[in-house]
Amino acid sequence: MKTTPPVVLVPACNRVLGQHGFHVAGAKYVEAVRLAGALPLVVPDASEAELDALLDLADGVLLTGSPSNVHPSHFGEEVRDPALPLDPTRDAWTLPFIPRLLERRLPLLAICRGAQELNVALGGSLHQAVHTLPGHLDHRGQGETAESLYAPAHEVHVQPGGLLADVVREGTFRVNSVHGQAVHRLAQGLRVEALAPDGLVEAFSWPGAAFALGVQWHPEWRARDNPVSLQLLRAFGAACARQATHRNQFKQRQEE
Ligand SMILES: N[C@@H](CCC(=O)NCCCC(=O)O)C(=O)O
Repeated sequence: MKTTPPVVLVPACNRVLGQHGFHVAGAKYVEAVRLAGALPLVVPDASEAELDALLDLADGVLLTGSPSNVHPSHFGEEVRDPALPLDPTRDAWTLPFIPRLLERRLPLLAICRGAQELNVALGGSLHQAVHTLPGHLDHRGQGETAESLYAPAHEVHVQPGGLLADVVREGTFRVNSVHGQAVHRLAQGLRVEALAPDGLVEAFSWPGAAFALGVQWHPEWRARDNPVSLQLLRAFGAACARQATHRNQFKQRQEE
């Protein structure tokens, strides 16, 4: 029997190149989905009426990082630094999409901006400039080249008993760090999974699904060379594969 890999939706970012708008997704995120054993499907944007049709196709969702910030109006604040990029097109559909995908208990891996988006979609708020907060590290990447920006920057301490502890089986490991914003108020219903040495929330889960995890670092960067990233991606891929089995069984029953 022919087996098809699970389908993972990857919501795109939006850019203007020359005189035209483009939907773009970072290649490293698309590759990470493949590394997880799934078929990546980049979604440009979606209207409210299209959300359920997209969810019917999906066995999982990966929310990518991005240079853009979630618009702070979504957590009741004004833009603090107008020089920083925003992506209202992405916000407009991913924020309503997230509760819908969680309702279906679809596997979700949310990375950096994606994790921030997950928190805001469920009613949480963000620090707009972590590096200005007393007692906090500067979590923005250092250096000019990608190698230095995505180099390991600090440790994270995994909270015992949760999804991350179950997947990585290491209490402490080092992560890269390429963000100016971060979780301020964690949305109700989310569980802290890891903390930075300055107390910043580095990972959190939504316990209603088998695998719904937000991480503030970038496991997709050089994932093949990083045992923790591989463990994370494989666990996400396995959850998507289980979801695909359920989806196919459901489809078969409907066709009988
Ligand atoms: N802009 C937000 C989110 C940070 C983030 O996702 N960084 C990734 C940058 C590009 C990439 O690697 O995809 C913030 O500053 O907190």
